[in-house]
Amino acid sequence: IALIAVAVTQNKPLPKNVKYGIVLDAGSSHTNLYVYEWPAEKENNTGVVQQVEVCKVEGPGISGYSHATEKAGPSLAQCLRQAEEVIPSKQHQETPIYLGATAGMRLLSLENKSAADKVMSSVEKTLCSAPFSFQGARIISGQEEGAYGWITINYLLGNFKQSGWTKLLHSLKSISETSGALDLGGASTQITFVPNEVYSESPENLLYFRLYGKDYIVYTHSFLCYGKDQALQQKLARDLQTMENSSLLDPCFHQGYQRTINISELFKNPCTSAKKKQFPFSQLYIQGEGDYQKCRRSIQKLFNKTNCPYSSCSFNGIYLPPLQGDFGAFSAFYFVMNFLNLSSEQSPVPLDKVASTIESFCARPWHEVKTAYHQIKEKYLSEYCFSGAYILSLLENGYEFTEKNWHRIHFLGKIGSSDAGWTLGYMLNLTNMISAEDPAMPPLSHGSYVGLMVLCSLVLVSVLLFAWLLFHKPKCLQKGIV
Ligand SMILES: Nc1ccn([C@@H]2O[C@H](COP(=O)(O)OP(=O)(O)OP(=O)(O)O)[C@@H](O)[C@H]2O)c(=O)n1
Ligand SMILES: [Ca+2]
Repeated sequence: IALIAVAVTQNKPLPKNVKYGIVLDAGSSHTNLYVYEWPAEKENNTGVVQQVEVCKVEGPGISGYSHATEKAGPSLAQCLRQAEEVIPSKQHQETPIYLGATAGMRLLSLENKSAADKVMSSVEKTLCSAPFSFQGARIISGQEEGAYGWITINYLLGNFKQSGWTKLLHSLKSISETSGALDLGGASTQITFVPNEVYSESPENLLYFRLYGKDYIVYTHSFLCYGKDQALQQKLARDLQTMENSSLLDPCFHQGYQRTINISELFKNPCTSAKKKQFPFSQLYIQGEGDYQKCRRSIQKLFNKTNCPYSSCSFNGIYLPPLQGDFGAFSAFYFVMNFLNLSSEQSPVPLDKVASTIESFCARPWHEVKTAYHQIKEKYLSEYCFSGAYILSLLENGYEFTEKNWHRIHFLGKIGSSDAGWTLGYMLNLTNMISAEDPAMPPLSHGSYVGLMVLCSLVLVSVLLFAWLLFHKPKCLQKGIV
């Protein structure tokens, strides 16, 4: 009775002391606001922060406001109000809020620095006037984007968690247990992983971390202009070079699909400006052809594999060490593969099947695709054929994944309740929630310790009882008495 009474009072849930944090991911195609929460007492443990809300900002990404910079900030207002509703009002003031802008703003800074500065001031003004604790709005580098994406997925997958017995096991095996990260955005793409050996050929691609008592040497590279929207722009700019009239038969769009593009707009962008020249027409008329093989050949030209100043390269003379371990592939890698039903973890699809699925999707006429998926936005739907082909080109030709290691890529949208992306890693770092050292923890959890003690006590009592029975047989049990 005493034990039960103690157990009940001991395990009565304590009042939840929760902290919140907000990060805005200002991407090239759109902005997302994430609200995270974690138990205040455990904030330095790994795997305790989780996403409780995501809000998609209406309209384009903030870099899309270069012609009306003062509207960039107000576009975030609706999502900020949503965050105010999720977080209890008495905690608003202590809740940190961060904004990180990625490749869209990197490109705008290159194209028009003053417009980029005005956009950033506009968002800063709006965030400062929100009731939260504003911690900064900045354009993050491609390296940071890669690194924080890697931290996020490994934190969520529990790969940094090393307590008690697992730690001993890991130190015996001394293997790299982290997962690589592949991020495909609209304007840039990142690859980040722990290579097998330390290759110091290209120090600018290496990052050094000490997380929870372990050192990591991480390779990362961000390819600006190789996000899926910019890759399409690059392809169109190339196609234009050899055109005699203004209409283009494009194998990467479905048969029957048509799109018109303004040529001067296309070449304004730093990803295509090198290919700018005079054309006798101002509009480009695209007609879909739906030919996957031809599309792959045309995309392949975006990856320059001819010169490599290192022992091995991905493309465009960029160093890439041999691929190592598993990879989590998220954002557009996931959106596209999930749409094509190629992201299943239960029944992973081999590379040849992936290619044949995309090939037959591309071959479907546009009117049929549109009717079959009428609920999906036309902008997304019309580009899944191109995107599927581009993803395979990037992974196969760019990074040289093969049939053999294809199964090591896991397409993931969420891990638990949190989206895979750079934002969580960014917040963990800026709020100092990742400690460099392993928190001193006893090898057993409290529950296991109590369980073990109870078991030991029972064994001890049984042994004593047994011994007592053996050596002090009560008279009634002794032979002959009965
Ligand atoms: N269900 C969805 C959602 C998005 N997209 C597309 O996926 C691309 C990348 O989206 P995202 O990862 O959100 O890119 P951004 O973060 O906006 O871009 P970046 O990281 O390069 O700044 C965009 O072209 C978008 O149109 C898609 O095809 N299907
Ligand atoms: Ca992104």
